[in-house]
Amino acid sequence: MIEIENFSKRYGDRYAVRDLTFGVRPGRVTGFLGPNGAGKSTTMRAVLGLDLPTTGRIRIDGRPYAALDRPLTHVGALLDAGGVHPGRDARRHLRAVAAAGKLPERRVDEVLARVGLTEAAGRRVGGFSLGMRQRLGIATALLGDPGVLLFDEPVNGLDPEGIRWIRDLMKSLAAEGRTVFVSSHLMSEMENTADHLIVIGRGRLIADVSTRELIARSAGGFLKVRTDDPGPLITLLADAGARVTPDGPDTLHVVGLEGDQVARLAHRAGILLLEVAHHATSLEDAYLQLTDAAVEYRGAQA
Ligand SMILES: Nc1ncnc2c1ncn2[C@@H]1O[C@H](COP(=O)(O)OP(=O)(O)OP(=O)(O)O)[C@@H](O)[C@H]1O
Repeated sequence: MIEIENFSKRYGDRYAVRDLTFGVRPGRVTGFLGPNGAGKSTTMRAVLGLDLPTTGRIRIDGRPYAALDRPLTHVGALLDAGGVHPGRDARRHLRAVAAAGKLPERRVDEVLARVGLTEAAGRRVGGFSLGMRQRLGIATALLGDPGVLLFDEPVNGLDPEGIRWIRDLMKSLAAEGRTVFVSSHLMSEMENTADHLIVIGRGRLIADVSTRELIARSAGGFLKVRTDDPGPLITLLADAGARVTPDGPDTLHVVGLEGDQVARLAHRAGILLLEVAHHATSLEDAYLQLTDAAVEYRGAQA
């Protein structure tokens, strides 16, 4: 469990984060979303004790990071996969971290197996691909078998197979009852991975909501209807109460009618339909509506 209470961080005379309060619960993947510069990394660094709050409190398992006994057994993090000595092999790197954190050495082979690096354990990290470095970073985060895990943009630059692997790993870590907190710019990725979302903008909380609810709450689903004779169909559907927007020479976007209603109306009028497809709102649409509104609100305030 991570608890963030009235957290603010000021650099010079600018606030990077302002009065942020939310909790990250165990047993689910919580996505951390926000535009560039919103304050995600600042918040994650403060959770890990790498930066002190200007005001407010942050606790992991009920305590500030600095008060945790053997912190690696409480929280693990993947912030930047670059910080490993390139001349070391993966096993030596993990042994050094285990020794520094007073963790049992048997964990090294356990985490290597979990991230699929057993075969590569004796190879120099300098020759690792980005995907392998990312796996090593995750192995390091898992060394202390912590209940809380933080991932900052874990899929950046990975190929589809690597992205799927990380997604499945995060879900299985949450299913084991851990707290999994992951920041990302990729809405499609979060739609598939996160059960819950914390959205921030300009250092402030915009939403603390389940992924499903955020998508359901936002407007934006529509029917894509194609026909070789759009003129009469537009009139027909508008008369039936729909909002119709042309999109190209033979395509309409229709809101306010179901697909079967459109098909029946067209059939009765003798209009041929070439396609009727439902487009659900994506998390990306929902997110853009949310962050747009926040920016407008602040503009109006200013
Ligand atoms: N050490 C620092 N000194 C001064 N300003 C900083 C420092 N670290 C962050 N900031 C500022 O704080 C704000 C929040 O930055 P932060 O990196 O936390 O955002 P982010 O949401 O992680 O962004 P991104 O998605 O681009 O990584 C930005 O305006 C940034 O310029």
